[in-house]
Amino acid sequence: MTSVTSYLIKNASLLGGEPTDLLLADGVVREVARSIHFESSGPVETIDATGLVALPGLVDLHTHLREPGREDAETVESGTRAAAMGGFTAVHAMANTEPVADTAGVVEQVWRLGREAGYCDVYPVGAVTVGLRGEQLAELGAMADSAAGVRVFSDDGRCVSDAVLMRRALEYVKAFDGVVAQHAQEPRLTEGAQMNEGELSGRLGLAGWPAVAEEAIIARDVLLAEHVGSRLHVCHVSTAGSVDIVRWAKAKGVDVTAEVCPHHLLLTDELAATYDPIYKVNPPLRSAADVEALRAGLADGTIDIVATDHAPHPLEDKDCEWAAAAFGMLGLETALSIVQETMVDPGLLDWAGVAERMSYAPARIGRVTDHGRPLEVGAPAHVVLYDPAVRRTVEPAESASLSRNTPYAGMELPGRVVATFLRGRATVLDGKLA
Ligand SMILES: NC(=O)N[C@@H](CC(=O)O)C(=O)O
Ligand SMILES: [Zn+2]
Ligand SMILES: [Zn+2]
Repeated sequence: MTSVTSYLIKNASLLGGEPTDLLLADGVVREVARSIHFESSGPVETIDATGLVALPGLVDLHTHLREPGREDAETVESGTRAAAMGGFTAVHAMANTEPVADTAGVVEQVWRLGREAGYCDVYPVGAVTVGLRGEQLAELGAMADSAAGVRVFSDDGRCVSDAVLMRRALEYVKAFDGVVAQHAQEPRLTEGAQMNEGELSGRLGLAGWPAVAEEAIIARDVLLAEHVGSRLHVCHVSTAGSVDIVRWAKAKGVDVTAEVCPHHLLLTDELAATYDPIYKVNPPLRSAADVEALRAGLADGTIDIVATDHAPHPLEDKDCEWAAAAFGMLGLETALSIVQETMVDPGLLDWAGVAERMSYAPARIGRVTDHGRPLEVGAPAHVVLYDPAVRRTVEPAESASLSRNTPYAGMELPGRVVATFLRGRATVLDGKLA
């Protein structure tokens, strides 16, 4: 889907650096220079990017697109529109759909829907176990060999809690350089759990979700990954103890990577006191000390990436009492703003660090070679132009998602995605879907 229009981007701050011109033509970055004078036979659109930061197209390793099965919450098309609005050019679509993405047929269907929609490249995640039931391994090899070329496998939404199955999955994916992305949640320790376990859960009368339920699985899995010499990825790390375990494992040489979600970098369990299920998420919002440890872990590289865990839910699944509500919150359209607010503005990360954690590293972990590349001549023209100087109030009705369950409604956040380019074609221009 190469565009006929070429884009000459003038005076962008490349990864937050000096003003630079970028020429996007024929789907690639054609030229990068202080000043480009371009004579073209075809149409060229010049974009004044003064004051805008240019980043490589963002890559999300953890998105729920809900298709097939829950098209009332999100479709591949609506979810990838939201992704483009957030500056993403590639997303990994989680397997907890209906039917579950546990066969070559389903992953190929999701992959094809992504191509047809054309807003963002969709890389389906394959389920680890049949039906996410945690009983027998799914056809991992067939999904890897399919047109979708699956490399990331996850039962996300559920934990692969059986140690023998987890070991087998880790061993199996080595054959095709895959990775198991674990949703770390010890099921017996979290039966009926509703929010972070602590003094507040007791006071609110909501069943507690102890940090150890996450940490025990991560500790077990890094040891399993070391034992079988395989690659492990840890989804949505939410506690200070989890950061410590990942840091320890990396120091030991274990091939482990980890992600943190924007909401865990900003929000705390105090919000549960509202009893508003908009704040109900898996894993739960944690304490301010956990938030601080997550930010530090992301800054020092212990946590490799930011992943959104964009989890759309229709109103009826959220507009009810806390205990009955679904777990999950939207994330694609606000991720970069939250990262600016929590990491860049406080000086914990510069824009090059953001490119590493939201583009290069997630592409590497997912073994995606067509995304997450530096904006150099010849690279695919996946680019975001972002204005860090503006502030905006989050208005759920403006979301490109079919769902409205954003925890940031009415909040003022920094920054705005001005333009997104996928293979040199604008998916977003002037802050609107192109
Ligand atoms: N994060 C959530 O709270 N919900 C996710 C599942 C998951 O990521 O575990 C969902 O599918 O809704
Ligand atoms: Zn999960
Ligand atoms: Zn998820």
